[in-house]
Amino acid sequence: MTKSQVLHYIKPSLNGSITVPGDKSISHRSVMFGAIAEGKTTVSGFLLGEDCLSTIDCFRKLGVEIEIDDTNVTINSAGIDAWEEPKEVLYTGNSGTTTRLMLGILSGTNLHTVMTGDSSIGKRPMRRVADPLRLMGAQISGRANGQFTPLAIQGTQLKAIDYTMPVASAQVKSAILLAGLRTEGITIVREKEVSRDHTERMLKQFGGNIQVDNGVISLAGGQKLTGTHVSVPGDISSAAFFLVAGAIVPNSEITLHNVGVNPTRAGIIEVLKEMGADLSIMIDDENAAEPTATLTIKTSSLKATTIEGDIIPRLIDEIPILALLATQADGTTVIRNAEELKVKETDRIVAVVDELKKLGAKIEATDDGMIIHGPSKLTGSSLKSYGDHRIGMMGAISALITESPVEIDDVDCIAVSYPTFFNHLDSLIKE
Ligand SMILES: O=C(O)C1=C[C@@H](OP(=O)(O)O)[C@@H](O)[C@H](O)C1
Ligand SMILES: C=C(OP(=O)(O)O)C(=O)O
Repeated sequence: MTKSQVLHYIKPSLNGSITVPGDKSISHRSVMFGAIAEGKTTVSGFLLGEDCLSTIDCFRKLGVEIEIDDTNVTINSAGIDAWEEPKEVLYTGNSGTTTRLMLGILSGTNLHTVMTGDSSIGKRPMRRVADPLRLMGAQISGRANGQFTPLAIQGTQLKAIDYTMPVASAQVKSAILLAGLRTEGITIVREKEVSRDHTERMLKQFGGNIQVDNGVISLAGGQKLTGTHVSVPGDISSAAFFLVAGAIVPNSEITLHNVGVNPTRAGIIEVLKEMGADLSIMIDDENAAEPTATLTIKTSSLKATTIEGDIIPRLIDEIPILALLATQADGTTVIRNAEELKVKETDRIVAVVDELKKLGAKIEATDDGMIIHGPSKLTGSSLKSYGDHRIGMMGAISALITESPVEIDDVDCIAVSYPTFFNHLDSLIKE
């Protein structure tokens, strides 16, 4: 049974400060690299979201020793060649990142593995990863010729490829690069649009070599990685919900500490500024492996914008909450080139448009995005989350600006990326 929730706030304002939990993308990678590397890896600020716990669970089944102490995680590994062939199926839950990156990692081991996830994962395309990996020699089978889970992988010796990315996807790029570590040649990935570069940055932290030059990423196989310390910054994709809440709820001022502002992730900051949001940014340490900042947002008078082109991969997960923001902005906001939204946890174009329409928003779906006419006064309704954490959180934030209650059918899914979401929301609300 999933839990529904009725949210009703009477003329709330949001005030105070929070530290959002660790970045999901970086938390996954810290465990993956810690397991591949030899020696001890310590991680601080790890996200205890269900997706990242799925990653830990998979590596434990491969015989890697992993301890969790609050948000500190310790990984002890004798390296990728010491992993054991798992007796059980590796369960990746709701996590596309786990499934796709693991596919790249497992292809170059000497193990036979089977991976599966939940019903949402069972619908998400895997050929985008399996196809380039097969060019490297990977032996992958699955439903619809490897398009859908369950996937079986017979690990083998891989060869390097030179691959031009057909979609802007950090998961595809990362799977190829991680497989590239198990080849004898130079693997090259060419990106037309820059996607998040956490894999490239973290590889260097573990003592690896990788060159990035104008969208061309090159990596030599056979590199030895050594355990290290990883400090995970707060997740800007989680911060996004409170950045938008602070901007649209009257009389609000919210400070968010330790937010990761890696430029390949921080597209939302550019959009907020473009829309006229009252946002201040204090960078902590620009030279950190992953830069962080303190962000302060105040209630803002907003104008519409167009979100398109190469900024899309840098804010793809923030589009649901940006759509809610656009309902409160003056004018017509157009979001285009965002067809990737259709293959996330759910079809996020359909989900966002249908749910915001129920609240009275003037929004229409297009083939590759949506058009939103604002500002409009939203009224409470019964919403669906589609089991998608980001749609659930969008619904919860909408309740802050509706006079009547908002009911959301399933809020449990929010724990996928932000288990403390409602604690943080409650701590900021002053009614
Ligand atoms: O590499 C990653 O950690 C992620 C990449 C993005 O997916 P795509 O690679 O499918 O764009 C993003 O939507 C996802 O939440 C996390
Ligand atoms: C798309 C997402 O994650 P994943 O692809 O890892 O399931 C997300 O967190 O919004």
